[in-house]
Amino acid sequence: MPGGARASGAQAGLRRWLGRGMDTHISLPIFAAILLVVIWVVTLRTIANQGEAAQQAARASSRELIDTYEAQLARNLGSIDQTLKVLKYSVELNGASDALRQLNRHGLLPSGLVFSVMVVDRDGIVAASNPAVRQVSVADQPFFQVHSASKADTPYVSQTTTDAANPDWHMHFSRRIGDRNGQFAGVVVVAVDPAYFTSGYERSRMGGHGALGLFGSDGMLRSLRVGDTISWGGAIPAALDDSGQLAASAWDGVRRYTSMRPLHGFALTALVGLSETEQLAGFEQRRRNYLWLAGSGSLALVLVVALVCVLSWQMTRTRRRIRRFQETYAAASEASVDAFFVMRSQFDAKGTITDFVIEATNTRAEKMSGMRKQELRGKLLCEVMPGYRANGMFDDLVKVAILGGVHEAEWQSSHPAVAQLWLHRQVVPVEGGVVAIVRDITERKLAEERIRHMAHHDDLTGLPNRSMIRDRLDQAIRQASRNGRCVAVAFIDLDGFKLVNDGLGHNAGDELLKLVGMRMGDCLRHNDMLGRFGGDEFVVILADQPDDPLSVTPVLEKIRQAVNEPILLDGQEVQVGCSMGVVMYPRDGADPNTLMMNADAAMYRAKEQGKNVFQFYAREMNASVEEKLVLLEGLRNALDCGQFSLLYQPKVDLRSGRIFGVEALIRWQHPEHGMVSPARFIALAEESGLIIPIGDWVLQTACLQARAWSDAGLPQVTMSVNVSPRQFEEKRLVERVAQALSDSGLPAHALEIEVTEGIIMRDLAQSVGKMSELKAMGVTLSIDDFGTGYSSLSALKSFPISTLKIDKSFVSDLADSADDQAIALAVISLGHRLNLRVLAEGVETEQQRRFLLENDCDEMQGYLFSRPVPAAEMQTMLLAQAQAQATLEVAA
Ligand SMILES: Nc1nc2c(ncn2[C@@H]2O[C@H](COP(=O)(O)O[C@H]3[C@@H](O)[C@H](n4cnc5c(=O)[nH]c(N)nc54)O[C@@H]3COP(=O)(O)O)[C@@H](O)[C@H]2O)c(=O)[nH]1
Repeated sequence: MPGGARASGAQAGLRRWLGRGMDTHISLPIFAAILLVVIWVVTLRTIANQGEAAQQAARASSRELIDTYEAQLARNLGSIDQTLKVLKYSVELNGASDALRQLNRHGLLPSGLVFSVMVVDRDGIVAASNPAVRQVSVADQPFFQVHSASKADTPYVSQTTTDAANPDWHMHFSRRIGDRNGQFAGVVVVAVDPAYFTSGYERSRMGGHGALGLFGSDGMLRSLRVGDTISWGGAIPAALDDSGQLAASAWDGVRRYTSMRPLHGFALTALVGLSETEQLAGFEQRRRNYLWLAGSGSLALVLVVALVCVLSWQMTRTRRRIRRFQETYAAASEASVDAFFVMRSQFDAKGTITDFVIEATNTRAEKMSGMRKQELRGKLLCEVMPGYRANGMFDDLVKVAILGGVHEAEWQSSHPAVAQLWLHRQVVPVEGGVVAIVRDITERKLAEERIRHMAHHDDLTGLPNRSMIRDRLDQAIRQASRNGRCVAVAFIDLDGFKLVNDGLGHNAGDELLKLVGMRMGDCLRHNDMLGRFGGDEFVVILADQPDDPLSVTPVLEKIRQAVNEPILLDGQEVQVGCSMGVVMYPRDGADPNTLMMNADAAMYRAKEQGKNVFQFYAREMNASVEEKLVLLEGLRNALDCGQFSLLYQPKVDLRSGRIFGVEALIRWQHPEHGMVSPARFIALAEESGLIIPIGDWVLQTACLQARAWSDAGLPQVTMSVNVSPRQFEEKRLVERVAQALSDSGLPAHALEIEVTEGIIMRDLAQSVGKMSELKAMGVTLSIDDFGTGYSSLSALKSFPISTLKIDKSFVSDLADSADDQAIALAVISLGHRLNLRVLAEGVETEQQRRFLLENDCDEMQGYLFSRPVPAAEMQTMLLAQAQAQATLEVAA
């Protein structure tokens, strides 16, 4: 494939591919996939952001709460420590027993509902308490042991515990009491309910699983509130900062945003934990919402896209199918020899079709309209074909557009682009208009015209033929009958045509017929008619004549003279005549058949009268025609009925006078008409085809006879048999000759076939071929009637013949006619130059014989020596000759 073609192919492929990409069912899923990615990226990103924000908020909340909780604890612990300090001061100042009373009196003791206070002496015995308790020993309590063992003046915070002095769970906050010397004097203790430290738990902020707690530097929980549950004890393993980190709480494993903050002045740390689940519940809800929205949106998108894709795919398929149909239709219509006009009806306000607008056409339509497709499109039909209303086409189109159906018509175009062309239109309805398919049928019309012409005219001369002659005669008769006039009909047969045709060949014969036809035609008036009836027969119809046969004689004479004019054919001047039989309507017949039959009979009479004349019809003429028919009928049975016989005419050597051969001549013994001459029936047999079986019979009989003479001990003579044109042209002639020879046992060299020049010249190549075949068999050939035909001398050289027979017409006047003498001499000389023997026919007189002998003619045949005689007589002659010969030889 060339590079350019490949590139344009690739471009077309790319265009097709891009075009496909534009299809909704392909582009939409791509777009939808992108949209889905965007939706999910945005959704997940939003979720991630919101999750992060929610976590940060939770962490911030946790930090905020630890701040608040620290402040609260600072206040609570400050108040407790203050109480401890006041109590310590008071005990150190007033003694253990009065200290509480004094403080209580001054309202400096906290409510016993919140705190219980206790003063423990140096022995660990509760010296005073509020509310009052039994004097029990708390020496085993850690706070006592810590303070009694250390001089540090720092507050001590115990585990959450119960003891004998206070069975409720509580925490001990304690300080050391010193005496004036600083020695250990006891301990002041504030016991606090652990719930006190988590009372700031706000459910609204901390949820049901938020944690608020306090634990010591020993890692042990002093108080922990989770929802409504308060607990203590247990260790806090991880030490976290106050940033609200997410960690699993040690006491219940729940993940919380946890913040821890050590408290100033006490070995305590505050703890705030916000449940991750609760803190992120809002976000989780939103996350689910987002996911649901994105999921359901995606699903809806996928479903919608799938639905649209299916519809689009179906529409694309439909569109493609339509496009393919349109392309196929366009390609087909482009390739079509027909022009297509797709037209839309145009209506007026009343809904009547006023015209048609051309919407689409093909290339052929361009040629037919002389306008380009672009110009045609949108044009009103009346603009393209101004005459289409006048010629009825508009009405036809309207009828189809309104009523449907198919309209077809043929018309001869007057449009300038296709003027004179014959067109065929087929109009079919379509939605909103019509489609007209227009075809150029000029060729068909011309062919039809040609066929019509051929059916009524003679191919060779172009003249009306037999059927048209009859039609025209019929017309002329009807017209004459109406007008009270006459019609003259001349049946014309050329004289001498056969000679030209046989001698110069068919082409020359055809040329002659054409020339003669033209000459005759030139003699006629406009309303007369000349036709060729067949062969060399012509018919002239002279219409509208008066009832006087003499009125037509001038034109008939003119025709005769025109035909008689010499004609130059193939460089040879020939001359033909014509015999005319003339009839007049109505006197010689009332119908074409009768008139033609009578004209034919008159023509035959003209022939009999010596040819080249015209003969008006007379009733008695029909007798000869009837006679011919009777003769033909008899000829059909003659062979079967054994009515044929052969006569034999001797052929004599001019110099020795010896019979060297005989010519077989047929005779017909008719049961009613007596002996019928071959001159009368051979042509009839030839015409009817009966010559083939008759000729076969002659060949067989002659060969048998020759063989019989030979068998009878007579010297061998050559048997000459005439072969007619039809016989010679018959395919199996050579076979038939061979058959006759083999049937009779006659040697081939004893048989001679006589053919005329005319026969050979009909088809020279085939004739020479056939003659060569016969010669190859050993059969000799002679040319009969030499001099009457038109053998070309160069052709004569190629004939495989042995003898030329000078026609008897040149012999009969040999004594008186210098012309005939010249011809005879020329033939003799020619024959000799071609190494042929020359035989003169029809020698009747001694003068003729002498002339021929003196001029070196070789052989003769004629009444002078013998008429044709029956076989027995011929046998006697041959026997006599043989005996005379024998006598001579004995004498010698
Ligand atoms: N195809 C066939 N044609 C045949 C056959 N037999 C005869 N013919 C042809 O018929 C034509 C008339 O023949 P016919 O009447 O027999 O006349 C022949 C002779 O009788 C006649 N002739 C012979 N000598 C003379 C004479 O001195 N004067 C004179 N006026 N006539 C004479 O000539 C005829 C022979 O002519 P040709 O054949 O040219 O030698 C005739 O054309 C025959 O050929 C047949 O069997 N088949």
